Amino acid sequence: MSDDDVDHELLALLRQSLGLGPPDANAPPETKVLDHARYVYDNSIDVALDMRGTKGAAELIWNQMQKKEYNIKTWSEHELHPKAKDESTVNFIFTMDLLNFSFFSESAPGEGFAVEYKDKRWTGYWSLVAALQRALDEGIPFTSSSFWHDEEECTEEVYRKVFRSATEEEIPLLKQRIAVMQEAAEVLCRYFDGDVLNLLSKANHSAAGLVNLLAEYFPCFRDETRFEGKKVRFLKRAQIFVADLWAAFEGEGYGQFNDIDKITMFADYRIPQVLHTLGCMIYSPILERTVRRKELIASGHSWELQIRGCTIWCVELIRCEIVTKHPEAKVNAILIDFFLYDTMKELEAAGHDSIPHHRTRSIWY
Ligand SMILES: Nc1nc2c(c(CN[C@H]3C=C[C@H](O)[C@@H]3O)cn2[C@@H]2O[C@H](COP(=O)(O)O)[C@@H](O)[C@H]2O)c(=O)[nH]1
Repeated sequence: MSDDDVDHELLALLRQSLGLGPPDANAPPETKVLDHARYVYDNSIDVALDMRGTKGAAELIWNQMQKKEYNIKTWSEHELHPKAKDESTVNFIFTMDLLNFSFFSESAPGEGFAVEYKDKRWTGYWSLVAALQRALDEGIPFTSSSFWHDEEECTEEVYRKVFRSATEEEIPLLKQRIAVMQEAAEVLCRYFDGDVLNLLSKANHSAAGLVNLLAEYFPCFRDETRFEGKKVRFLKRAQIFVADLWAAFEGEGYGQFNDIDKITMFADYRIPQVLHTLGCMIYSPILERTVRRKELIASGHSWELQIRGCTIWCVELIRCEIVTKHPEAKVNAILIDFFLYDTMKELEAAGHDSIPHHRTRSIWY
């Protein structure tokens, strides 16, 4: 009997003893990510949060967000992000967040995977966005799932052309990226008539519902594992897909969600780095040494899960601190997360990244 069965079993017994009926099938959907992050935080010994640092960071983040007028519109202002408020942008974001993982390179600076587009070399997350925009400019319908589903048309050569590098290094995990797209095309075709819009309408404007649908139907979005004997869900790419939709459509149309504040920050490898830099998060000496030496940490290792879970919980504490001190603040975990990612990239560009990001290679983030 799995851990979850025991949970359901115990829950049923408890409800019965309390004279409660079965759980309400119409209860609003929950992702459980924040509960699981709290569980990881409460059981972490190699990662800790500094309350003074977190309070200080909250004030700094709030002031900077106000100063830079950082809001939901900022997403579309990024030069590579799609601007059209229509289905093409839904398909773009779905394709992008299927592949939004693991861009870091171990090559020397300037020799890692990079995409040449609009007379610039793009790396990291932006290399993915640039590759997709370049493919569309070159007449390759790479954001259409019906194209990926036709493996005669969307051959390995097409993938290699779309992700061709401006350096000798190819995009990390190319084979896994192809497998993820073929899996997603098959799932969309089998359950959603090949159309991402059907996935959205099934979620009926619930952010948590859409996250749960992605985790239920698409194994490549099912970012969950076990920590200290309990199943924990981080669902990073499922959540950032919902968040990117919400931001791109400015909370309207395909981006309209009635429970968007249920989305947590996205447990990637950049936000832990900036939270450590801001003095919010602390690593044990041996973990800090591993991170500073840029040594690989296996996907699913306790250290990795502690970093991811504590990061989610830390951003929640920052969010709570901001809205408590500034009740008028229109911020949620998404905007704080987006802001922290962009800030980390600015710090990195200025050479102020005081600690490297952790190195875990996976399709989850
Ligand atoms: N938590 C979080 N993780 C994010 C992003 C983004 C980009 N979001 C854009 C949309 C709105 C924002 O304003 C950003 O402009 C990428 N990533 C993750 O980082 C890693 C890539 O890092 P690097 O190799 O250095 O580019 C990889 O795991 C990728 O999945 C974010 O926002 N939040």
